[in-house]
Amino acid sequence: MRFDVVTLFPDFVRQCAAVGVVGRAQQRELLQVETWNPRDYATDNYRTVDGRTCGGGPGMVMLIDPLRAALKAMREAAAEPVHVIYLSPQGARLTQGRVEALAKLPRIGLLCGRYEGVDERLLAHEVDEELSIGDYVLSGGELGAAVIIDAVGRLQEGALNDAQSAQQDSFSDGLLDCPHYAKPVRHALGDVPEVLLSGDHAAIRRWRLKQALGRTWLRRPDLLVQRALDKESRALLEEFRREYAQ
Ligand SMILES: CC(C)(C)c1cccc(C(=O)NCC2(NC(=O)c3cccc4nocc34)CCCC2)c1
Repeated sequence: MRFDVVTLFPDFVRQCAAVGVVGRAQQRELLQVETWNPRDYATDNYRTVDGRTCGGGPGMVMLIDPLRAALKAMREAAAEPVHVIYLSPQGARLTQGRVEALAKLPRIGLLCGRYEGVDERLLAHEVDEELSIGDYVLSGGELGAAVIIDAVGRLQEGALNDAQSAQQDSFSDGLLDCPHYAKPVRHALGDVPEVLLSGDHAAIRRWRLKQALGRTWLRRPDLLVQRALDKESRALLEEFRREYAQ
């Protein structure tokens, strides 16, 4: 997988991709993150990348030509076709399902807006998809790009070790996570639940599933709606709800 990020802040994006699972995947050449700064493609003496918004009013808009030149250089830098995503509040909300689909592509271009955004004509001609990481005001699209690089990058074959893959599987079965504990077993803040110390792996699996189901029901019932529950899960959730109601 190759990510090409068009951004006015390349260092920020590179730093995000340099640490942890994604950083290691880059070192092992399981994925590549390249950055393209529109300012390097601005042709005037002041390296202008923004312009006053037409129609008046506050704020600036990213100009077409520096972005277009950066995108052209990006497309020419590698053979595979690029799926270009504009990170935007107007985009479809990013989901794990979309992440898993994106992880199958050979190349992804990530266009990051700044100021008030990007000239609409550039978006109409150069962008395949708009995605949003959430409903809040941000200063730029770079955090969205970093989210996609992390979520998609960690799914690349070989990026995760067996333990991490197992964890990823449990995370992405669509439920919230069960509670986690480490040593010490006894602590002023409370004790680790006995079942986790029992060595009874079937009981531990059931307890974790029940906790994940119960917490999802309590905190994110919307996630439960999307997920068909098998017989065991329905029974465990019922048990949780009975205990919770008492
Ligand atoms: C969502 C809502 C609060 C209603 C709203 C309405 C109008 C504008 C903005 C806003 O934040 N505009 C500023 C910019 N925002 C983002 O790029 C951005 C924001 C959010 C999620 C994202 N996912 O990717 C990129 C994202 C756009 C140009 C520079 C940054 C936010």
